[in-house]
Amino acid sequence: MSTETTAAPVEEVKIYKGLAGVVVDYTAVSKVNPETNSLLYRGYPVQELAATCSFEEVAYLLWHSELPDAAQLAEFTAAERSQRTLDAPVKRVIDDLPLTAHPMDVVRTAVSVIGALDPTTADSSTSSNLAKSITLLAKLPAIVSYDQRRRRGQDVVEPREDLGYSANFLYMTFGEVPSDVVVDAFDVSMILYAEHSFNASTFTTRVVTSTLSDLYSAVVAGIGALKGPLHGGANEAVMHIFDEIGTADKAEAWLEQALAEKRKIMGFGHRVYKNGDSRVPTMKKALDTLIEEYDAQELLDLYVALDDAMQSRKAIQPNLDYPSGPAYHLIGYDTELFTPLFVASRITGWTAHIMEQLASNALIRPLSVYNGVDERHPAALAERA
Ligand SMILES: CC(=O)SCCNC(=O)CCNC(=O)[C@H](O)C(C)(C)COP(=O)(O)OP(=O)(O)OC[C@H]1O[C@@H](n2cnc3c(N)ncnc32)[C@H](O)[C@@H]1OP(=O)(O)O
Ligand SMILES: O=C([O-])CC(=O)C(=O)O
Repeated sequence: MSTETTAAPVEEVKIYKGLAGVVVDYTAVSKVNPETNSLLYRGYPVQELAATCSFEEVAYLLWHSELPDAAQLAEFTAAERSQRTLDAPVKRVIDDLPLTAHPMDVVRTAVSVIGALDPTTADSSTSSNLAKSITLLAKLPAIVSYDQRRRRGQDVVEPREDLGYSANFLYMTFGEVPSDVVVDAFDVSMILYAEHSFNASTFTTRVVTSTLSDLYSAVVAGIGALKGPLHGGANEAVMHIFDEIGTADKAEAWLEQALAEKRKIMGFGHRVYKNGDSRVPTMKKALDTLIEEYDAQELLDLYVALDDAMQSRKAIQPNLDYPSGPAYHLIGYDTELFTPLFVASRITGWTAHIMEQLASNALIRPLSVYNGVDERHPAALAERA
């Protein structure tokens, strides 16, 4: 049998590789504006939210379109605080996973188990999806801290209902409540990571939702998309780069070599922002408070040296993952836990988009141009060479 094949003629169609520049839908959740270098959540500038609100208030805003009043916030935080523990089957599944599993795989698996255990999984009403969103908001810190502690051979720390979201998250991870400076910097990072329109992981959750699948399935898929180093995995990759470079004086030579090897420099560049990421100045300020708190001038020197070298060599600006990676390192997280922290925050944006997609759904199914072999016909097995 001849294995000779001919390529089918390729139609002259404009291909939008990576969907770059393609507008696929409306969203009222957030506005990313590269021209003004701004980011609005439901109309509010994210910098102002970071300066004025807690992460819980921002979660409420993303889900309900308005900031809560005092009574609404009290009801919301009571619901979140009452669900901060993990059920035994979820803990058992995590316990069975090897420590060689990446923490993002652990988070993805744990969310999948929570979905499989929830008798309301198939109920996609807004009220049920809101309830599931609060459950995941409450339980993700428990998953992340459980995994961080088991990797260090430490016992589980049970949650404290008297603490706010970020203070409790850090308490469950490290067994003590850190200073206000640390809690505030962590809370700011949660607010900044919460939402960013049609990024790859959010779009993934919308694709899954568009088939009328359930919220947990969409979130599990979103976690998979976030894990990659071109997206959320970059905060972890930044720290690996810092470890590789070592000290500030080596940054320039390291960058020269990395660019010669055609490596992507993690924590720099963005699909939408080409003149800088709107969130970086706020996160850099939070990082500066941590540098002072932990007396970590050397880390700051390295941060500045790589950024300076990148600006003079490529003029590509840092993205949010660049200051967040070192911030989480200073707070005390192991590097592999950084992207799970992003998940704990982005659950708010993902679920807001899942609910928005459902409210005005159309199956997401783009087209492609076939460029494989021309039409042919199968030979019987015995006749194939
Ligand atoms: C929270 C977030 O998810 S933010 C993004 C986190 N991801 C990273 O930090 C990973 C590193 N950055 C990148 O890989 C890219 O900048 C992306 C994937 C984020 C955006 O990519 P795109 O919009 O597709 O930009 P694109 O790849 O077209 O870049 C344009 C040019 O800049 C270069 N470039 C972009 N980012 C980088 C980088 N970080 N390091 C080196 N070169 C870069 C590209 O190689 C390309 O050069 P070329 O024209 O000579 O081929
Ligand atoms: O918008 C993007 O493509 C990536 C990003 O910054 C985010 O998801 O926060």
